[in-house]
Amino acid sequence: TTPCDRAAPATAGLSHDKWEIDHNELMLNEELGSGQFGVVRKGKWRGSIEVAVKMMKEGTMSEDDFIEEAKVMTKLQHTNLVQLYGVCSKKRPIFIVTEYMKYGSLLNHLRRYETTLCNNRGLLLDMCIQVCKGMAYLERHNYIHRDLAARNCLVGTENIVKVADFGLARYVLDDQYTSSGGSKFPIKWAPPEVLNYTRFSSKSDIWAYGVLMWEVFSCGKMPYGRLKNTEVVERVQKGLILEQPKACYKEVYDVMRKCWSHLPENRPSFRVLKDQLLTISQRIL
Ligand SMILES: CNC(=O)Nc1cc(-c2cccc(-n3cnc4cc(C(C)(C)C)ccc4c3=O)c2C)cn(C)c1=O
Repeated sequence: TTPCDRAAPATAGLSHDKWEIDHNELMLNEELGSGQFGVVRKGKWRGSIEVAVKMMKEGTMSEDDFIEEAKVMTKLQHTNLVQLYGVCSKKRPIFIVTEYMKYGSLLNHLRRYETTLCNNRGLLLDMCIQVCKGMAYLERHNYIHRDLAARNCLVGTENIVKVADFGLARYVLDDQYTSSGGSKFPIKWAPPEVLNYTRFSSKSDIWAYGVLMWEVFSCGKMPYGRLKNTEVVERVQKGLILEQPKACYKEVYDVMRKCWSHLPENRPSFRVLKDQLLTISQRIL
């Protein structure tokens, strides 16, 4: 682990741009897992700030494009977004440094605490509302996630839920992930216009959000069970939608169905959705 107790020289912050993090200010600790870009490790920044560090595996990301975009991403700040602190881009592999979330992915959290969570519908609705708030912020900034799902949200202390890795899908080089025919393309979270024309928008994020709500109220079940991607594409094209999860309020399922309107323009915005969900939660909690 690189030492970080040495205070960074005073000029460090001045010489780099503010989204550039000096790797001497980072101490890397245990591995948290690996994702689309390779290994992610827990770490400490400037001696005290807990961080997660993605260590970009060679050839997994279009790095120069991402480094350019990082300047924009560091400006996206909201309590329900996993904060990008910056990048170490002066040498390879590049590091992406973000806020650390203690309890890992929302999907694993739902599966691990299924019994307690599945009987606490108020908490499930609160988790959905938190994701909706983060997504409404991105929508306001005309920022599209492109891979919203429970696996791409993270859980912190006091049941805080935050949206992670927004916008990163654009920099993935693996065409098994980027092309809609690829084995890693998130078919089960994609609306018709993405399946047919890969036309992403905040309204395609809304469709994915509906599936995320289904995941939350199903406590981490796989949408469409063991159906193959080709079978799901056929169903979605025919207008067949996911069934109501048993732990789900009727009014909440009605919201999900609106997110799955065939035409993007018939789907609500995150701003509207947030108010609807808050009204429902005030009525039932
Ligand atoms: C116990 N606590 C923790 O584990 N906390 C944390 C775990 C991870 C973590 C660990 C391993 C892999 C991934 N991961 C997963 N999916 C990804 C998907 C993509 C796209 C482009 C396909 C969307 C990109 C990167 C990743 C990625 O890095 C993450 C987010 C990140 N953060 C901030 C934590 O606080």
